[in-house]
Amino acid sequence: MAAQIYSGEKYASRRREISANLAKRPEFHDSKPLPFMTREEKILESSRKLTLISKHMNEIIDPSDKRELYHLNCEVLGIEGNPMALHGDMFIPALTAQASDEQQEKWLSRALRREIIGTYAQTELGHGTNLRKLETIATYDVDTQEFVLHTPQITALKWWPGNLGKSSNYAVVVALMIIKGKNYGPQTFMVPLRDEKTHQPLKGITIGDIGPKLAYNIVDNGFLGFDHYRIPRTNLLMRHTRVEPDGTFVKPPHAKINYSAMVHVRSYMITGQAIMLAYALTIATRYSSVRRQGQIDTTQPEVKVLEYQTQQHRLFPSIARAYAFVFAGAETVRLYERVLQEVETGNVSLMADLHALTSGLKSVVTHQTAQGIEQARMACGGHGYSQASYISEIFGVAVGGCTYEGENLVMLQQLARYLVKSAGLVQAGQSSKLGPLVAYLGAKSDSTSLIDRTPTPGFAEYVKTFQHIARKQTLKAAQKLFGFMEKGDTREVAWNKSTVELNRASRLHTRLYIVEAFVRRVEEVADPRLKEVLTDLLRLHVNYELLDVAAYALEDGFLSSSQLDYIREQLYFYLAKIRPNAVSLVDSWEFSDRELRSVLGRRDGNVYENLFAWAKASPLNKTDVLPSVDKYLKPLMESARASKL
Ligand SMILES: CC/C=C\C/C=C\C/C=C\C/C=C\C/C=C\C/C=C\CCC(=O)SCCNC(=O)CCNC(=O)[C@H](O)C(C)(C)COP(=O)(O)OP(=O)(O)OC[C@H]1O[C@@H](n2cnc3c(N)ncnc32)[C@H](O)[C@@H]1OP(=O)(O)O
Ligand SMILES: Cc1cc2nc3c(=O)[nH]c(=O)nc-3n(C[C@H](O)[C@H](O)[C@H](O)COP(=O)(O)OP(=O)(O)OC[C@H]3O[C@@H](n4cnc5c(N)ncnc54)[C@H](O)[C@@H]3O)c2cc1C
Repeated sequence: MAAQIYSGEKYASRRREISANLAKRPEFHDSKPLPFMTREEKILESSRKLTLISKHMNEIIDPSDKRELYHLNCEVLGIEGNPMALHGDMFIPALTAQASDEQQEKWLSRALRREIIGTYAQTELGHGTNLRKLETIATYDVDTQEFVLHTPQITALKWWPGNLGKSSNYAVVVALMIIKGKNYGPQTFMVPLRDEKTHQPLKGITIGDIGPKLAYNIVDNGFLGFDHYRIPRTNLLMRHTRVEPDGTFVKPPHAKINYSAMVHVRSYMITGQAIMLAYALTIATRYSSVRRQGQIDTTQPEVKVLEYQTQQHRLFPSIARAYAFVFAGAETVRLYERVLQEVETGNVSLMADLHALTSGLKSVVTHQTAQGIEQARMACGGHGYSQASYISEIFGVAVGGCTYEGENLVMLQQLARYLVKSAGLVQAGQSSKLGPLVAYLGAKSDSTSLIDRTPTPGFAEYVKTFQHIARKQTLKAAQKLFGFMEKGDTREVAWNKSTVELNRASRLHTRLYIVEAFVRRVEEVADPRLKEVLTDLLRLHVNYELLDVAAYALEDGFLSSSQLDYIREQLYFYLAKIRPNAVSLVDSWEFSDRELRSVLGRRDGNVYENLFAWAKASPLNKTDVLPSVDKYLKPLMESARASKL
């Protein structure tokens, strides 16, 4: 099963080898539980481990394999980030996709060798979503052939970029490019921020950390201001866009090619989110098979809480989602790599499809992941609320994905633009022009679903029902938009009046895609035992998801209430059928205890003694009487007692 999850036996077994190798190297392990460390201690500890990784990486992994490096990082550094997180996630991808060969020679090779540390500085105090209104300006000075970077007001301060505050000495900075008074929109520049020897900020640069956040606190998200700060013309990233010495602007082959670092993260983060969801479910499912409370049969001993149907309903549909997300994530990465290669040859035709797909997936997957993790925390009762479970940290890190790389409701609108165009083609009788991701929009619907109307309903009937729902909502929402425009609203105003419905269409389209990705993968499985278990999980998934969106199919009679009852019964049937495999389904992700960092999620199930040991190790328990008691509580009680006398 691990080979299914990790798209092949080769990487699944490499993960095992890497984990086994690390188990023998105590210097790579956390020196104490992360929840007991201050933010400063965590950053120091993470930097220590990062240095070890840099030194010994070649003995443990093939550093050219992104997935091996990712696994090494998960084991050693964990999810709370590290001082070079953005260096790998965005700085290197930005240089790879946007720097010319000459620029790559100069900077990318140094970045890969870790001679310099970089980040991606785009978001500002006043603007994150609306990139066209960023306020940092890069004005071209023809005389000196330099760009002058400037922060004209407080809202123009870069704000949020990861590792900008304290760790990075370079950044790919996004600024509005002005040449001879003309605004050429957001462009990307390579900018030195700190002296390479002293690490002191360079003259003209104001820089620092933005303070603690909900989670992800090992990362020093930062602020950055420029005071008429000069960089050479050749620091504009010039793989696709160019500015000649005389200020002539040479257009890229696609207007949004500079957004590639964002598309990179959106493509990879689907897998990252699936893994975080699986972390939380591993912890909650294992704990639920250790925790005994209450009875189902009063003549029998207390049961494991995993026997309760409510607990199964809380956890198993999310287990199915984690599988669905990891399968969809693998497809997304493949498409991303293909588009990256095609763009190199000047073919930008798939950029819009990739952008639409990743915008939708990023939004739906992060939202459902956060919901699933929160349910996993509640499934652990009181102990879920303790940081010993580590689920609160996983939640905090994962939920950040709803905001970064484009706020979810904004990114759903990006997919909606694509869907509306496609709906326009359908309306114009040009369905043959629809791309493969939206071809279903042009198909004719059956009048009713055949779920429960055939002897053994296959997945095709479910897929058709999801297609019907997504098609109906897309065409309806587009019609609403067109209707407002026909009545005289501008497109923008009409769009704003239709966005809730448009975003619903985007979600339904994306949920259909996720179901289809799951079906595609299960169809490929050859081993009959694996196929049976994955088919059960997929059946749980389609019934659960369909029930969740059934209102759309009930309102036009595509599904009847008796079919809905059938879907419910199927759901309960598969909850019970999956129960014996539940622990194996989470164990199949093969997370080591080191990687999970959870007392509740331990593989050996020895939860209670380890919770007690963990509590005893709390810094508060170093002394029996705290200074706060000596200084305040004792005098308070003493004066209360004295006044009674
Ligand atoms: C195999 C697995 C191995 C290992 C790895 C596994 C997992 C882990 C890996 C990865 C990392 C995971 C986590 C990372 C951790 C931490 C966080 C790190 C970083 C966070 C960083 C950031 O947040 S960076 C800042 C991000 N900011 C944003 O996302 C801003 C959002 N805003 C925008 O993107 C844009 O402003 C916009 C798209 C909303 C609007 O842009 P604009 O105004 O310019 O455009 P229009 O709306 O007018 O649209 C015009 C047309 O352009 C099309 N368009 C827009 N963008 C694109 C694009 N990128 N590509 C193609 N086309 C695009 C748009 O669709 C319009 O087209 P039309 O045809 O409709 O006109
Ligand atoms: C953990 C974390 C890490 C980050 N790392 C980086 C980084 O490394 N580099 C970097 O540059 N940035 C980074 N960011 C910033 C991040 O990318 C932005 O915060 C994000 O893109 C959202 O933009 P915003 O903050 O401007 O939200 P806003 O746009 O202000 O969103 C506020 C609300 O307005 C709504 N809204 C905004 N525009 C529209 C619209 N057109 N239609 C309808 N509703 C709208 C949103 O849906 C939301 O409800 C990070 C953020 C976080 C949380």
